[in-house]
Amino acid sequence: MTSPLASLPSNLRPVGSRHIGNGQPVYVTGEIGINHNGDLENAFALIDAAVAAGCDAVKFQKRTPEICTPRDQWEIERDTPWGRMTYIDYRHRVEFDEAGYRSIDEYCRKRGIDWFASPWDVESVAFLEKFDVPAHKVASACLTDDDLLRALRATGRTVILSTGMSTPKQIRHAVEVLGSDNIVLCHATSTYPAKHEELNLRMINTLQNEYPNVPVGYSGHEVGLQTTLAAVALGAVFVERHITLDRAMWGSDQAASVESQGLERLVRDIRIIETSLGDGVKKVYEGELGPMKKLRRVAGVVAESEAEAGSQTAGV
Ligand SMILES: C=C(OP(=O)(O)O)C(=O)O
Repeated sequence: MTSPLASLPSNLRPVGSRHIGNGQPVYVTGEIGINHNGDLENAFALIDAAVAAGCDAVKFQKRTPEICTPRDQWEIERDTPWGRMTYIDYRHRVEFDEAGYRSIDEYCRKRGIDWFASPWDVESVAFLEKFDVPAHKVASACLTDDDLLRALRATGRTVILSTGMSTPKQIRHAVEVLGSDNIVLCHATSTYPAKHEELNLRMINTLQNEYPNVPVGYSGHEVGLQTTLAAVALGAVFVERHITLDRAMWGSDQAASVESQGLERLVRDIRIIETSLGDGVKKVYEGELGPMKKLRRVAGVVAESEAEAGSQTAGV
């Protein structure tokens, strides 16, 4: 019998040695973002946590500070763990240079985990292309940046497009610019932390219906794990959560991030849920025959065909 999953649109997207899409294990990404606070040792510890939890990938954010920071904010001073500094200096402080990413690349290879990043400007796409990254991601904030989308499309790599803070029209336009053949769509609500009543997880199904040939995933910024697990139960084939060494650490994303123990629980439960979802075809399991014999008084109709019978035994 052919699997009913075979009748679903073929929507696999290559990511390294894996694929994202129907019938594949959920691709779980630990979003390091800038939670490393510019410190490679923190980045390595976060990679270790993602490996220990069983994540498929870790992700970073890559910005060219002079392009991504509005000019009128460059000189504004702020207190940071490294003392008082201008905003533009701070933006540099939390970026890794090429040598930094070489170390990350090497470390991830050694630990056997994929890494990729969200480039926040066109220059950063060229920067990331120096590495053999398995994919690129578009942060929700960048969904309307057509130049960035065109540069990403030109790489020919799988592009994961996050849709927080965006209207259906903006999403349709972004999909047109990127092309639907090589993208994964990601439902997201761009508040940190996001309120449960604003997660709108049924958008996963709305996106699945509107883009049947595109894998749909979920990028979560909520507190807790249940809602991300619900996203998987609704069919998300890609999951991303921010990860942190300590939610109390300095940095804007830390509080809405998951610590190592939570990450382990999250990946464990995602694997249980994806196995439990099954294929949607009713069958009587071998193990049900004993209880059936004991508990059922009326035999009922006999299956008419082998296909209908599934694993039922003759005479049941
Ligand atoms: C902010 C990002 O993504 P999202 O919009 O999915 O949170 C990102 O990838 O940098």
